[in-house]
Amino acid sequence: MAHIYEVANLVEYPYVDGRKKGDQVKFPDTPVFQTFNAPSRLEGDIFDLEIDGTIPPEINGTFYRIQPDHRFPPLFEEDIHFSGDGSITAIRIQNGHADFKQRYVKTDRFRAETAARKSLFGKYRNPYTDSESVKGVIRTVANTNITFWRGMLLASKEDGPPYAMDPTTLETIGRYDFEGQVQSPTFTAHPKFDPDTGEMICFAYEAGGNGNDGSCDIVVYTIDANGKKTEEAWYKSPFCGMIHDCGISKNYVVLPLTPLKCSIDRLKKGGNHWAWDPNESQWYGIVPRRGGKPEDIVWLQSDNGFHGHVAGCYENEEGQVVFDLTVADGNVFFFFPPDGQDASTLNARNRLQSITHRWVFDPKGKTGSHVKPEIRWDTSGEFSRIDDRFVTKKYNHFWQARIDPTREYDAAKCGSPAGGLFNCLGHYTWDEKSEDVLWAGPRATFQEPTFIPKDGGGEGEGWIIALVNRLDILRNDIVIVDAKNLKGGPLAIIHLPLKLRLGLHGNFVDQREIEGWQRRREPNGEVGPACPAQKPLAWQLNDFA
Ligand SMILES: C=Cc1ccc(O)c(OC)c1
Ligand SMILES: [Fe+2]
Repeated sequence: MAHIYEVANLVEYPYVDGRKKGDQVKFPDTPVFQTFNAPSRLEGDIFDLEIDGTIPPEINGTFYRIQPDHRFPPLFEEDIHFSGDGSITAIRIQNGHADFKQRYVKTDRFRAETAARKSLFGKYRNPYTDSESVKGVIRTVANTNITFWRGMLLASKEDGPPYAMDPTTLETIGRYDFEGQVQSPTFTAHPKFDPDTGEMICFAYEAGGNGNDGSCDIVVYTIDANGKKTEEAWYKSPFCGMIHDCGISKNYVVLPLTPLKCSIDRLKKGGNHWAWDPNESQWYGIVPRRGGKPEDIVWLQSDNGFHGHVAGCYENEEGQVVFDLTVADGNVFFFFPPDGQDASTLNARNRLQSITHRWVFDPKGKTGSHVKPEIRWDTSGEFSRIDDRFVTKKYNHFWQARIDPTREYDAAKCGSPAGGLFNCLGHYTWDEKSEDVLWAGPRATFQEPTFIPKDGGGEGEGWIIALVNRLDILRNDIVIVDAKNLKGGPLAIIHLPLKLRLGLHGNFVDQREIEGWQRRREPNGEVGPACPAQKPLAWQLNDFA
């Protein structure tokens, strides 16, 4: 007797020569859409999640995190995880309880594809691969970070503008252009918030044209605590490469330029947006935070490397800029190989060393000079985070998802570790050079750690919250750990009765912040409701009017 799943043999594979054929909702048989990273596509709510241990009763707020989660099967069989539609998870924590809410970011792309009930946009940052029906539609999936700004959540991805969402309902308000003040076609997924001034410092690269055409223009903005743009400065980069994260000190912004290069010719041929250049330097652009002019940018270079995320950035007593981030010794984005080469594998990527580098830059240095790191610390990890009250300041503590290949791993039950072998959380201090590590066990990995500060506490006093991927049973848990004592183990494990997807970044927002802004944003409140962008971006008008 045949069993029911043999019917699968009757269904034609939905991709021919790598392209989607027909309208059937059926995802490709590629690792991007399999096992732990199988599409979830869930929007929903769960009241009062199951918990082991005790959530510290002082925690009252919401942990927001974002994941790429393809709404529809992609147009191209080899599509990558980074093209998945942005989906926000909110874990509301109060009085030792936790509630779950998840919603997609309703981008212009999401709305167009929903109307068509299928994918209309093609390859990562290549508009030449899109359906004719969506030319001129903003193509970002807003899937990389979810930050809180003046009473709204901003879902952002570096290839397009941010989208504003309601922090309580997760309803999408719409594309956000800071009441018309920010008109760049792109916007970073890593805006930084100055804890002393309340300013947002943000930037955009590939910002000269439509955002996906290889321009070398960079813009750096400051928005003050009242929402007013106070700085806008334009610069040029030595080539169109990826600038994913940034650092801010009291007086400078540091922009790490990674040697992944865009080529308009390759885009026109339907190829990848990025190609890794193993012969190119890693670069650091340093600009003043105030009054920047195009000629003020200082570009320093070092040996080839791939930038991970920034831990801290501050000025030392000599006025030099201390800048800490992970740098890997090869192409982390194995799906964007050098021109003329085939994509490599996740296994190759898992062999890269990802070391925390401390750079000490002269912000008045000569453009083009070669620099060497002051410290290389083999923390073997990624997703560095700090106590955000210490952004711009000398800090001591940082946390990462750590890769420890010497620990037991149950490959028989888990297969290849989806997303990378982040099997530990690490807590490090610069002053003591201490390492405090928590292992997830042989069948689990972590997603990015987020710091929850304790009221009135000193640096690093508080908790780390992070998703756990249970690779054997295809479920996610959420752990809460004492930030200064990871090896003491979880204080609480929150159990989700489902599997999410591999996510990117998250942030915790205190409930007093959320409610204070909710009052200000009421129709008769002192600020009023968040207002979505009122007019199209310049490239939409110029190219498609
Ligand atoms: C982790 C970095 C990164 C860089 C560019 C992206 O588009 C992205 O999408 C999720 C992630
Ligand atoms: Fe990031």
